[in-house]
Amino acid sequence: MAPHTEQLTRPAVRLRDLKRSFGGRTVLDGLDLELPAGQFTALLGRSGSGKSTLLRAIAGLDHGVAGTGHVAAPRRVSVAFQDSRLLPWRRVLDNVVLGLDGKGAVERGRAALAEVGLAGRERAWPGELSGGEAQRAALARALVREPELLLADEPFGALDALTRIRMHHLLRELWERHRPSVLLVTHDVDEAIVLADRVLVLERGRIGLDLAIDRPHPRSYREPLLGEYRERLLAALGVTEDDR
Ligand SMILES: Nc1ncnc2c1ncn2[C@@H]1O[C@H](COP(=O)(O)OP(=O)(O)OP(=O)(O)O)[C@@H](O)[C@H]1O
Repeated sequence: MAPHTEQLTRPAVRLRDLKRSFGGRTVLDGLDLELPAGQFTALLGRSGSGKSTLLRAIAGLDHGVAGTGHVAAPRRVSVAFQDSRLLPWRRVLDNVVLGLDGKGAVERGRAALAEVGLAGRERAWPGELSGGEAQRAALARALVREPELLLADEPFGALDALTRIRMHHLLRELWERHRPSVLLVTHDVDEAIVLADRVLVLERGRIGLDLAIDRPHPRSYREPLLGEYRERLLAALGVTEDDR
């Protein structure tokens, strides 16, 4: 059975018995998952555990190869990656509105750029942006499509620590304003705990741990109560005291 993407009008993800192998190596092994509408979820997992594979399956980018299972995802999905994937030969605003139809697209693009703090940079070339600014532009490009679901694959992975913290605030703020479902893939346990209301750990092709982070926002890295979540997640990732 080929993976089946069902177009829903309501923003929720439902995965049933998702399986994906590459050359005989099973990466997703009968994975079940539901993401309620408007929830901010982070996905952790060891390197090679299949996080990006899962994201691609949800995004509907994984049609080409054999697999089984069932994917139900919303109609409007935006994806953000570690690199901004801006087209270098188009100005920032053109990148943001690329492929958008209709009157008002440019105005919406400008508004999205203002929302991410890039007002005035509309006519800049991507090569003139810093890494953080490029990721802001990528967020604007994702937002302007009014996604019901935002899939983000380590969007801050290449940024320095300070810029990353600023981007955390921005992403959470944007989420609070627009309330898409978010699935954020990250290697960073602290990033997951500070940003998300639910953290999943992918393990042996399935969701090995599903942890609700029941703490108010904004959260700080230094909040002692987050330590308990950190310990549980690090244990699920197989990180021992000796590794730290
Ligand atoms: N197109 C592909 N062809 C062959 N193997 C693939 C392909 N895509 C992914 N894989 C393999 O599937 C496994 C999971 O890869 P994936 O990129 O999903 O892991 P990940 O958890 O996102 O890893 P990382 O945290 O290192 O980015 C890896 O062993 C990878 O080599």
